[in-house]
Order: sequence, then structure tokens, then C-alpha cells
Amino acid sequence: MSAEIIDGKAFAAGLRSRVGALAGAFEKATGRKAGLAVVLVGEDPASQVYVRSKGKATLEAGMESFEHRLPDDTSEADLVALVRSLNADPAVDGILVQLPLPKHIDENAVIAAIDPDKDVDGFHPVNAGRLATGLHGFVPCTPLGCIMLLKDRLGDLSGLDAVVIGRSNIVGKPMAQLLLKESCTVTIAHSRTRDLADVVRRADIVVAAVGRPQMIRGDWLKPGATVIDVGINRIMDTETAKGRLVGDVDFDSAAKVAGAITPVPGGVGPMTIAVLLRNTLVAAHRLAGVPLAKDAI
Ligand SMILES: NC(=O)C1=CN([C@@H]2O[C@H](COP(=O)(O)OP(=O)(O)OC[C@H]3O[C@@H](n4cnc5c(N)ncnc54)[C@H](OP(=O)(O)O)[C@@H]3O)[C@@H](O)[C@H]2O)C=CC1
Ligand SMILES: Nc1nc(=O)c2c([nH]1)NC[C@@H]1CN(c3ccc(C(=O)N[C@@H](CCC(=O)O)C(=O)O)cc3)C=[N+]21
Repeated sequence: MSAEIIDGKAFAAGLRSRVGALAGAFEKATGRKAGLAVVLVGEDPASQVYVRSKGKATLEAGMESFEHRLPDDTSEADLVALVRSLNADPAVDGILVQLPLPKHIDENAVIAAIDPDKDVDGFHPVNAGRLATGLHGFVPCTPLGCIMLLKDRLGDLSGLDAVVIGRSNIVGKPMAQLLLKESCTVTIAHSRTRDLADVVRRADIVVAAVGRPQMIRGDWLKPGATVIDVGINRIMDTETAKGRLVGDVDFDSAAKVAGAITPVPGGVGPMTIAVLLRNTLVAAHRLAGVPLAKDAI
């Protein structure tokens, strides 16, 4: 058996073009473009790549992109002051502060300073609380992108056994909340989980968000399972002696057992950016008081 490859890149391209069309309609209705502000502190090369691709995608969708690059030694107070000025800026609908931040800055303090109604990452405790209690709010981009791919492939997820590996605030926990909302039976595994292989073997849906290259192997999977690989790990390829990107799942062995699997790259990553644009467009409509049909995107 060989798994179907879930083409996140193609799905994300479709989502981006739908967002683009609605962004055009928003501009016509309001006379201004929806705007996303991205804040990057420091020179981390991976973060710089992400921020550049977010900016490019924002412009391509017909939205305004505001990039703020701050030096590594920026103080927490200065960063919070910038966030507050973006909260107050009527041209800015969405605010994203790229993580991780330098060690001397308290990430929670910065996230808490973001206006929850501009928090398109969905990281603010108010939005986490809204998700946990079933209220409308912003949902973190990566988990929301994963749910879109799962529903596209499986339709109704109700009653399925789902295992999420990882319990971070930005991926694992909101992912589990979303699967619960879809009426899956959800298990959250983490570094203290005993016999992870045994937990994974029960699952119809496996979401891997660990940060350990190729950790989840094909022989752990239930045959036919749907595997969503969130991991982004840069490793050195021993054969070519070049760096390459791999997920948290050992793709080759998993693809022999799974029913469907997302690749890395080209799976969840592109969805994260497309959902970010979607969330920004939703924020713009709410802030401008322009209605957007519930299932428009
Ligand atoms: N595609 C995309 O758009 C995105 C990809 N990522 C990628 O997803 C991965 C996870 O990111 P993130 O959630 O931020 O990472 P974190 O490091 O915040 O969390 C990792 C989680 O994995 C758990 N874990 C670590 N080791 C093991 C183990 N041996 N067995 C089981 N669980 C383990 C940890 O458990 P514990 O809590 O016990 O420490 C923790 O809950 C990374 O590769 C990251 O690069 C992240 C964001 C977006
Ligand atoms: N405030 C904040 N919000 C985030 O959403 C956020 C963040 N901080 N910090 C870092 C992580 C990581 N992340 C990714 C986004 C896109 C790809 C992506 O597009 N990946 C491509 C490959 C890109 C490459 O080649 O490097 C792919 O998987 O195909 C990956 C990872 C968002 N994150």
C-alpha cells in the first residue's frame, strides 16, 4: 500500500486565491486594503525567511504588508510599545510577532500586549480561551490549516481517534481543541508519554508537532491512518552533504502504511501562511464592521 500525498501547497494556493478575491472586495467596500504587520526581532535566518515569505504572500493577496525589523538587543518595553502603536493604527488589521523572541524578552508579556481582535496568530490568552470555550476568536494558523486538510480529505471527522503528539500553546494544544470540536476522540502525547508507538497505533488521525526529525515511524501507524506532519527540521543529508528539510515523521516508512500523509516541505507549512492571510482578512472585516459570510473562507 502507498499513501496518498496530501498536497498542502496546492490547497494553500487555492485558499490564497480565494482570500485575494475577498481582499479585493474589501478594498472596494472600504476604500482601503486589509493590512498585516509582522514584527521580527533579531537576525535568526529561518525567521527571516518566514517573514519574507509572509510579506510576499500578503502583497500577492492584495493586502498591505508592514514589516518591522528590530535589532536583537531591543528591550521588552520597546517591543511592547511598538505592539501598542500597531494596536492603535487603523491601517493595521493583523499583528504577528515572529517567535521565538530573544531570551531577554518575555514572550507571554509581548503576546498579552497584542489587541486580541488583531491577534491573527491566535496566541493571545483571550483567543486561546475563546477556542477552549467554543466562542468566536482567532485560531492559530498551523492547527487551523491542519484541520482544513483533514476535512478536505476525510469529510466528517466525528468519532475518529486522533492522536496529537506535542502540547505547545501554538500547535499541539489548539490542534487538540480543534479535533475535539470536530468530535474526534483526542489523545495528546508528549515527552512523558509512555509507549508512544502504542498510543499512535490506535489513531485514525496522527498529528505530529514535536520538533524531532523523522521520529514517528511507519511501523507505529495503524494501516490507512491519515498523517499530518507539522514538523519542520533542517538536517544534513549524509548522501549529498547538503542541508534539507524533513518533518517529525519518517516519510518513507510512513507512506507505506498510512492512507494519506502530508509531505515536508509542501504540506502544512504553506497552509500556515495561507491561513494567516485568511485570519487577517477576517480581522479586517470585523474591525471595519463589514460583514463576511460565515463560510466565505
Ligand atoms: N509547519 C508549520 O507551519 C509550523 C511548524 N512548526 C514545527 O512543528 C514542530 C513543533 O513545534 P512547537 O509545537 O512549537 O514545538 P515545542 O518545542 O514548543 O513543543 C514540542 C512538543 O513535543 C513534545 N516532545 C518532545 N520530545 C518528545 C518525544 N520524544 N516524544 C513525545 N513528545 C515529545 C514536547 O513535550 P513536553 O511538553 O513534554 O516538553 C512538546 O510538547 C517543530 O518542528 C516546529 O518547527 C511549528 C510551527 C509552525
Ligand atoms: N508568531 C509566529 N507565528 C507563526 O506562525 C510562526 C512563528 N511565529 N515562528 C515560526 C513558526 C514556523 N512557521 C512556518 C511558516 C511557514 C512554513 C513554510 O512555508 N514552510 C515551507 C518550506 C519553507 C522552507 O523551505 O524553509 C514548507 O513546509 O513547504 C514553515 C513554518 C510559522 N511560525
